[in-house]
Amino acid sequence: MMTEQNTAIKLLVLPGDGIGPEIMREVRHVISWLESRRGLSFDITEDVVGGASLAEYGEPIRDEVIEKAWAADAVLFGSVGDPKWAHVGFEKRPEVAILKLRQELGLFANLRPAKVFDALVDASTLKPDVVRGLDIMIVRETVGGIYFGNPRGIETLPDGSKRGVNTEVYTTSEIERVARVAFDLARKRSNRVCSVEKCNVMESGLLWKEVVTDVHAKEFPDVELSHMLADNCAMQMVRNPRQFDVIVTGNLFGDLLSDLASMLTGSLGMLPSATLGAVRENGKFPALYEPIHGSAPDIAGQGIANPIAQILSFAMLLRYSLNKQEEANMIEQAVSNVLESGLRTADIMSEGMARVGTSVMGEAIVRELDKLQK
Ligand SMILES: NC(=O)C1=CN([C@@H]2O[C@H](COP(=O)(O)OP(=O)(O)OC[C@H]3O[C@@H](n4cnc5c(N)ncnc54)[C@H](O)[C@@H]3O)[C@@H](O)[C@H]2O)C=CC1
Ligand SMILES: CC(C)CC(=O)C(=O)O
Ligand SMILES: [Mg+2]
Repeated sequence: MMTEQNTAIKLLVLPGDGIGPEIMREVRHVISWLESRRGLSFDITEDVVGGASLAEYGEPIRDEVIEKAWAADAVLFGSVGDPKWAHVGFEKRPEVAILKLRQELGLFANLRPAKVFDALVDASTLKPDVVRGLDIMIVRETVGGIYFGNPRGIETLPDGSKRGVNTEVYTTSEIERVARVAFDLARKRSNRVCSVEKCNVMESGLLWKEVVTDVHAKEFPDVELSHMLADNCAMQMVRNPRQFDVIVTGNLFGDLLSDLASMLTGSLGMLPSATLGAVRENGKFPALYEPIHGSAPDIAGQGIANPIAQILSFAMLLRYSLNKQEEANMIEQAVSNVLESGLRTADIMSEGMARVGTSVMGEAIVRELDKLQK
């Protein structure tokens, strides 16, 4: 999607609950900086989702917000999952907000780059030599699989005990479209895709492997394709993560493997994501950008959350939805420079570094943008 230089970019900003509003505040400073120093113009609508929406409207997301998401050039999402709302019932929990946005907008491809900043090789749970320069792209399918399959629910059995049911379902077309995204991305990177499933025990995994193999043979024979069982992949990612370039996998495995991959980069608070839908006739596509982490209720309200995943998610928005490559590069460079300068939020803290809170980290990144602009 290309946006004309002089047209205001329509953004829907949904901070959510927990640490969402705290880290989103720092992105708003970055946006203000882009407006004042780079001449970009944003038309921003902010609305409530998750716990914040439950507090105001009694539901995790309103239809009106979905409509606003369709009307926007892109959506910037924080996080949802305030445990305060555990009593409202499964169908109304805060997480429904993000699940519904993904499903209603058809956001099927969630791109989760796990890139290790040089300054953070010591923050990784693996040895510096194993993670230095690491750059993996996990492509997670996000509107199918076990999070959405039917039948689902909890039923009471005749003896009074209960049965909880979820079903993993994937269709040929659902697998084909996400596979194409992964192969396309691989061509722009190191040209390797590893498809991850559990075809040894799941029919949905067997179909996944067959369809990916088919798409590869017919449309992307130039890309190197390998297959791996998900349990082995989790182990290989810790043993030798550099063997991977692009990983394509289903909803559940992608969720787990990307949280795992985040620790290779130093923290869950470092990983951004882009969730993209199908390109429409006008060339536009729906897109939502969010950190991969949740609302971190254990640290919410303390001003100590790492805002970098949220800021890097905004850089992905500039890159993918607006084609503002220069500004996206500047933001990534500013983050890198600030980390090189020794500033660390608590989650990436290591010996000899300066520990700072959310807002000081955000301010430092904006100051660094200023220096890069000069
Ligand atoms: N897209 C979303 O909105 C997501 C929502 N959730 C929801 O969030 C809630 C909390 O889930 P958890 O399992 O605790 O996962 P979480 O991702 O919120 O937190 C896991 C751990 O990582 C830390 N952490 C996460 N983000 C951080 C950041 N930016 N800076 C520093 N530390 C950070 C937290 O403090 C916590 O110790 C749940 O209700 C869950 O369903 C979980 C993942 C994604
Ligand atoms: C509500 C969950 C599916 C969110 C999550 O864990 C994720 O998308 O990573
Ligand atoms: Mg997750």
